[in-house]
Amino acid sequence: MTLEQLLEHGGLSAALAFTRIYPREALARAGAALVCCGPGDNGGYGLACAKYLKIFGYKLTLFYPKTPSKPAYRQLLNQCEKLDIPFLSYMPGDVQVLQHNYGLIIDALFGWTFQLPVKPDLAGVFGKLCDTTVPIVSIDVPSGWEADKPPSGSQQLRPDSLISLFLPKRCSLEFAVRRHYLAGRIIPVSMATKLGLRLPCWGSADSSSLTLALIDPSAAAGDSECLQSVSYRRADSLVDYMPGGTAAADAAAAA
Ligand SMILES: NC(=O)C1=CN([C@@H]2O[C@H](COP(=O)(O)OP(=O)(O)OC[C@H]3O[C@@H](n4cnc5c(N)ncnc54)[C@H](OP(=O)(O)O)[C@@H]3O)[C@@H](O)[C@H]2O)[C@@H](O)CC1
Repeated sequence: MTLEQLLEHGGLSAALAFTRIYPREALARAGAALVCCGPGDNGGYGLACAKYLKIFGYKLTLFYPKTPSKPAYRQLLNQCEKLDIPFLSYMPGDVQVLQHNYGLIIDALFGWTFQLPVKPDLAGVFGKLCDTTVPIVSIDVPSGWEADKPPSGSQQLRPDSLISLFLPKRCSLEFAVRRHYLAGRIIPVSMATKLGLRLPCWGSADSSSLTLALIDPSAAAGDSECLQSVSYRRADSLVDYMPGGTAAADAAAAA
């Protein structure tokens, strides 16, 4: 697959997973979503996810602090601009401002090739994501985490929910999230067999089973040795998703 194809499929899948975790109306009551996109592929998935969320009617703002380095990112950035998604030009210095303006943050800053320590150019942005109490949903890997191990830096980002792309990374066994979806159905069975990967049972060809699986946290708990022990349920069997998504929205829905 080309990078463009990967970004489109991963971004659309992530956006669909997001709609399961944070229904539009509930999030609208809590405030707009801020999508923070980094300089690599993880940021590219963030752009594609933002594009689809905008198409689905979500209220959101994009933060893309570095100049896009690949044509595929530039294309997505253009598309987001054409959809009139507003852009934030700098990360507010005061975390209270973030809390006041946004109901949720989508973290697409760093993906699995991230290595500690955070370089100075994005250290401030990363610090704000770690400090804020705005709920965060991370795409693929929580920023600041390395794919295979728990975080070791002094600042650690703790997402509310995680959307893994294509295959959950080992570090996802190291922390509990409220919802964990696997998005993106691209790994061929032949490759999975060769590499000894256990893929979810994606099921029949309806729209959700093409792209999503829910990872059952209770099945993953207690076994941190092997990714293959992570269990999946088909997304369409998950009908009990939270009414809200953010703590504020959940409380409002329960009242
Ligand atoms: N690779 C694959 O086969 C596939 C990967 N896929 C997906 O892509 C995701 C990974 O994408 P990725 O490889 O572009 O990595 P990612 O972290 O988004 O960006 C790297 C950039 O971040 C920066 N940066 C890094 N460390 C930093 C630090 N300490 N401090 C500050 N900045 C730092 C650095 O930018 P620079 O400083 O060079 O401008 C670097 O260039 C992964 O999660 C997976 O889902 C799928 O497409 C399937 C195939």
